[in-house]
Amino acid sequence: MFADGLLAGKRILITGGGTGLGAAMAERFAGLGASLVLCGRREEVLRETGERIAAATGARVDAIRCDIRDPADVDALFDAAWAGGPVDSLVNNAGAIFVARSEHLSHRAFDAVLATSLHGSIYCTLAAGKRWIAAGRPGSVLSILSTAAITGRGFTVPTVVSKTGVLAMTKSLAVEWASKRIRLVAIAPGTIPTAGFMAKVAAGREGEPEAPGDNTLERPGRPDELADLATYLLSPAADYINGEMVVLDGGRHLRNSGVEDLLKRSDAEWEAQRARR
Ligand SMILES: CCCCCCCCCCC/C=C/C(=O)SCCNC(=O)CCNC(=O)[C@H](O)C(C)(C)COP(=O)(O)OP(=O)(O)OC[C@H]1O[C@@H](n2cnc3c(N)ncnc32)[C@H](O)[C@@H]1OP(=O)(O)O
Ligand SMILES: NC(=O)C1=CN([C@@H]2O[C@H](COP(=O)(O)OP(=O)(O)OC[C@H]3O[C@@H](n4cnc5c(N)ncnc54)[C@H](OP(=O)(O)O)[C@@H]3O)[C@@H](O)[C@H]2O)C=CC1
Repeated sequence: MFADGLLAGKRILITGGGTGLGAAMAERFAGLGASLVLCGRREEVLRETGERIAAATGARVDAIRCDIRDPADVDALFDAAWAGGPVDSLVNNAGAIFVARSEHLSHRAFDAVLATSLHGSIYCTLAAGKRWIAAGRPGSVLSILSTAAITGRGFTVPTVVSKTGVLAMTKSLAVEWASKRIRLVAIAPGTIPTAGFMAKVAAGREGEPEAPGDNTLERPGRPDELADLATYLLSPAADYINGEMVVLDGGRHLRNSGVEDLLKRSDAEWEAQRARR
């Protein structure tokens, strides 16, 4: 679909690049010539993914353990990444979610999600932006958000607050940093049944990650479809797109936000969900 070598010479840092959508983007970018920096908390997972992608594509893949909730860890990540050559693009992909009744969330539960999905994304964006501006280099930031940033969604409030906050950051910095040649864009995926999604969102619904007919195309999305859109948004072909969030959800948010399914749950189903955590 894309020209060979479309991303040759680009160095792309992907948070949460060891699994799911992050790993799918990593594989696609590397196949198109990019070198990669993958980060996450689990070193073994990162190493396995990095080695698999390097062997399949010949790309340079640096796997660096980092907990993006910790600003000192994030600075160390960016220093280590830059030591291997300047990074051209950051993908804010790492995120966290609970499906729970909001009245059952403690302040620590709220903080646990915001720390990764909101604060971590902001720490990484600032770490990249400061380095690009100091070096006079252009850069781009792609954040993986959610259609809930448009619709809102009950029972996943900490994640929705985080994604909406990162969308606000995207629009704001797209304007503030445009003169520095730094571009910020986002993708709002609908349902893409990764292992993380199945464990955290659809546990107990393995055969049916969303209700039939939830989206106009009557099927969930695929990681490779997200990787294609991410490639386009980070490529020179998208140089005129700034501050925008592109929806990839088979038209789902035009029908419902996902909350309708959750509103139908019984007390017993909520208790079972709570017990599984
Ligand atoms: C089929 C159903 C259709 C529903 C349709 C809805 C559509 C949804 C669309 C979703 C879009 C987004 C999807 C995704 O994001 S998929 C990616 C998911 N991946 C991850 O979340 C991976 C990262 N996750 C984590 O790192 C951790 O799970 C997390 C940070 C979230 C928590 O880890 P941590 O170790 O920090 O947490 P603790 O166990 O220490 O707990 C901290 C406090 O949080 C409370 N807690 C934990 N789980 C729950 C829960 N399920 N419900 C309520 N509260 C919870 C825990 O009790 C701690 O609080 P206290 O100390 O006060 O007890
Ligand atoms: N799949 C879907 O349907 C949808 C996904 N999204 C978003 O897409 C993104 C990827 O999700 P998906 O691939 O499905 O799920 P995963 O659970 O596979 O992705 C989460 C990744 O983030 C990493 N991560 C989590 N916390 C941290 C942290 N504190 N520091 C560093 N890395 C961390 C995890 O690695 P480790 O545990 O090793 O740290 C993991 O690699 C998320 O932001 C999610 O909200 C949005 C809408 C729908």
